[in-house]
Amino acid sequence: MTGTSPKISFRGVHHVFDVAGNPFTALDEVDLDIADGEFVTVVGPSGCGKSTLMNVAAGLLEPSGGEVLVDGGRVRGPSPQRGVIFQQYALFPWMSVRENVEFGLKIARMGKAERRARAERFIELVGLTDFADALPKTLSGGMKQRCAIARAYAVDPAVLLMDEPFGALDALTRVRLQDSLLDAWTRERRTVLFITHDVDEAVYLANRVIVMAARPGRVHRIIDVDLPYPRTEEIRLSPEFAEIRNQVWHSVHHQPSAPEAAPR
Ligand SMILES: Nc1ncnc2c1ncn2[C@@H]1O[C@H](COP(=O)(O)OP(=O)(O)OP(=O)(O)O)[C@@H](O)[C@H]1O
Repeated sequence: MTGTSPKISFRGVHHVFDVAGNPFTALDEVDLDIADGEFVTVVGPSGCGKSTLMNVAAGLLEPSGGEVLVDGGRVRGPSPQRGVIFQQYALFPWMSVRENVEFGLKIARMGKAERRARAERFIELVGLTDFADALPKTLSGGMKQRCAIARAYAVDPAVLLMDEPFGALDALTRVRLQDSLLDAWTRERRTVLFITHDVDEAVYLANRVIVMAARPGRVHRIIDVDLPYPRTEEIRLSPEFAEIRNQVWHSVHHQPSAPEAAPR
């Protein structure tokens, strides 16, 4: 991290859900700074609060305590400044790829010609130029998610928040989408916070991996991925990658207080 102020800052973020009248601590005092242009992934056992963390950052959930700052401003609700991509594609089914990508620009009252040009640029960025006029129902899952990425990018958000965006895709498509996303990120640098269940995906994409622990949900360990970009198949198959993957795997699967690791 440099001396400049962080792009995203979680400060003492705490969240308690009411579960059948009982308090349940989903996030316990999360402190985390993410620098401008970083690609940070979050992994951890099921129920450790990854989506809760994302929802707080997106402004979809107000935390019980603490705050999230983006560019120094407190997150108080959803904003186009933060592009959010979920596992479900969330495209408008009656709109073409182009219209879906243009939608946020239309809301922002951008003129038609500029909107069209901008949409073209981001459709090209995700490799969907030949499908710009297609409806979502005619696209594969991977293509729908490319469209969602183009749509999020088009409104020029300060940060991209991605919650298991490739979770519904088959393994091969997933690997392709990882490369597309990294390619887009290299060409159009944004700060990315990306949640995944997949340890390989977490390491392949990130310059830092946040490993969370459950009960209560918290940051367990932060692992730097000291591998160069662009990430390639050679890197994916390298001993250096395997070593970092093993570290992350170990810290996800061997957490003393995680329910999975509890003595029987
Ligand atoms: N609206 C809610 N009301 C009550 N409890 C909730 C609510 N949302 C989440 N929880 C609980 O909070 C904890 C954290 O949930 P969260 O979805 O953030 O975890 P996660 O790490 O994203 O899980 P997964 O990997 O399984 O998607 C879980 O135990 C979950 O049951």
